[in-house]
Amino acid sequence: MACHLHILTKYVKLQNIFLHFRLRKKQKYARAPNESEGYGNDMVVSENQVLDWSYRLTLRVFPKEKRRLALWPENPSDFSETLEEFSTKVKSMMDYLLKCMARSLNLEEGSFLDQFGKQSLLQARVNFYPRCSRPDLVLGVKPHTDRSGITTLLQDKEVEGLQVLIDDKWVNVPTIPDALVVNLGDQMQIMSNGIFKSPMHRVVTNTKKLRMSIAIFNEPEPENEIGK
Ligand SMILES: O=C(O)CCC(=O)C(=O)O
Ligand SMILES: [Fe+2]
Repeated sequence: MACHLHILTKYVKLQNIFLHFRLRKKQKYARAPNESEGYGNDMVVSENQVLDWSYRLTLRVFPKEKRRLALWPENPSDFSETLEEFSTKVKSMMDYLLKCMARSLNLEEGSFLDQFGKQSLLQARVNFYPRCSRPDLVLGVKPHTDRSGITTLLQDKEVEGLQVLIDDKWVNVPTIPDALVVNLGDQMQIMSNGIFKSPMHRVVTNTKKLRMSIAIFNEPEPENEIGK
């Protein structure tokens, strides 16, 4: 594997970003109503929308020129450097996996990777799920599939919550310390002609402990035609 997993412990501190946040800071980095980047919760798109029980900090990391640095927290002071380093390592692991997946189908190694392109989008999302008094009524994230090509998740070390739909049943994804969960998104399903699936997943809430996770989404350059 291109990335030694034990180094991940270092990045768990990225999650502590929320502990450094004060209200004033949250406003400074707040997501504008019609934009996806910044700190906040769901974008409201309809009247009767049920909101997720979560706060997120969403930042585009690559292409580097597209970064909106005004939304990158200054505290902890090594936040930007750590996110950049983590994202770079995750991206190289993703590239390796994409090559392996192509080879597993007897395709040219670059068949998927080339469709992502050199300027593929890499977005980081730090998720924070507060405790919730009614987990029977409220979800941390509603059922969805990722629109990315490929996603990695650094889960909370202790608190479970992620579930994946297998044969119409929600199955818990266990927390494995120092491991990344790799998920495939819709664009990979399209590129592989449905051989690789983009699984339905959700996050449940709990009454006892807040949960944090860091998702890294990688998707092809927006102009690229995929699945040709
Ligand atoms: O927090 C998690 O474990 C999953 C989050 C997720 O599915 C997402 O951000 O798309
Ligand atoms: Fe997801």
